[in-house]
Amino acid sequence: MTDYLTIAMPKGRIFREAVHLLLKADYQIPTEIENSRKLMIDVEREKLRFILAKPVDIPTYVEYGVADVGIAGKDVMLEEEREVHELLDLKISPCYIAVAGLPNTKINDVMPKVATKYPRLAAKYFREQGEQVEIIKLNGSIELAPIMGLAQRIVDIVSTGRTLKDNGLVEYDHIVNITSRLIVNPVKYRLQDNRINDMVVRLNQITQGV
Ligand SMILES: Nc1ncnc2c1ncn2[C@@H]1O[C@H](COP(=O)(O)OP(=O)(O)OP(=O)(O)O)[C@@H](O)[C@H]1O
Ligand SMILES: O=P(O)(O)OC[C@H]1O[C@H](OP(=O)(O)OP(=O)(O)O)[C@H](O)[C@@H]1O
Repeated sequence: MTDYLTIAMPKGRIFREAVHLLLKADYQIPTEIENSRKLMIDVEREKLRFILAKPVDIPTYVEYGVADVGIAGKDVMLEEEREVHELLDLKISPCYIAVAGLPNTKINDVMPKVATKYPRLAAKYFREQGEQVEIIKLNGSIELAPIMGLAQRIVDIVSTGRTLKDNGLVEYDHIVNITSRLIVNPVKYRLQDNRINDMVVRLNQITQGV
């Protein structure tokens, strides 16, 4: 089974775009893969093994080497700080991370609260701003926090801006642009696997044209 190249794919919003990218790069992948509930799928004719995991866990599978390569959002890479090597910006699933909150609210507290799914990234940002904050880790519906008075600010993903708008929040700062990346286990990268190099070349051709 060692002749299979294992690729860790994030379930959810990145998955469909990632599959389309691989199809455009001429990988012969059955389209049923998009609707399957299987978590490990072998595509025999390409000698590719897909493992489907939560987006936040992709760098973990790659760091431990159980997956050779993976596709992960830059947000996850910045938050998880795993020992993986970034090969390519796939330019899919674009969004950005911003600081937001209720309009016209100045932070006066000695230790304002910031709610986020990205505690490390948020802590680093406020440290660099020279601001002391208390980080509150949430796992979703981050925009609720300022409305409910749980936090004065949030650090979260913005894509269309609709969630902020519909919840009466405004952006205070744009922290970093996000797209999905092709990542590789550093040891496997040093071994110069031709299949990985081939994947980079093929995907690069497609992303250059995007
Ligand atoms: N509007 C968006 N909201 C969240 N993530 C987005 C958005 N647009 C692009 N992304 C990218 O998609 C990834 C998250 O995908 P998804 O929303 O499926 O996962 P998740 O909500 O973290 O997962 P789960 O709900 O399974 O815990 C992010 O890491 C980011 O790189
Ligand atoms: O700018 P927009 O296009 O509105 O997208 C941004 C929203 O999408 C994400 O939430 P998600 O849908 O992943 O739900 P969650 O609250 O469970 O994290 C993110 O956390 C924002 O809330």
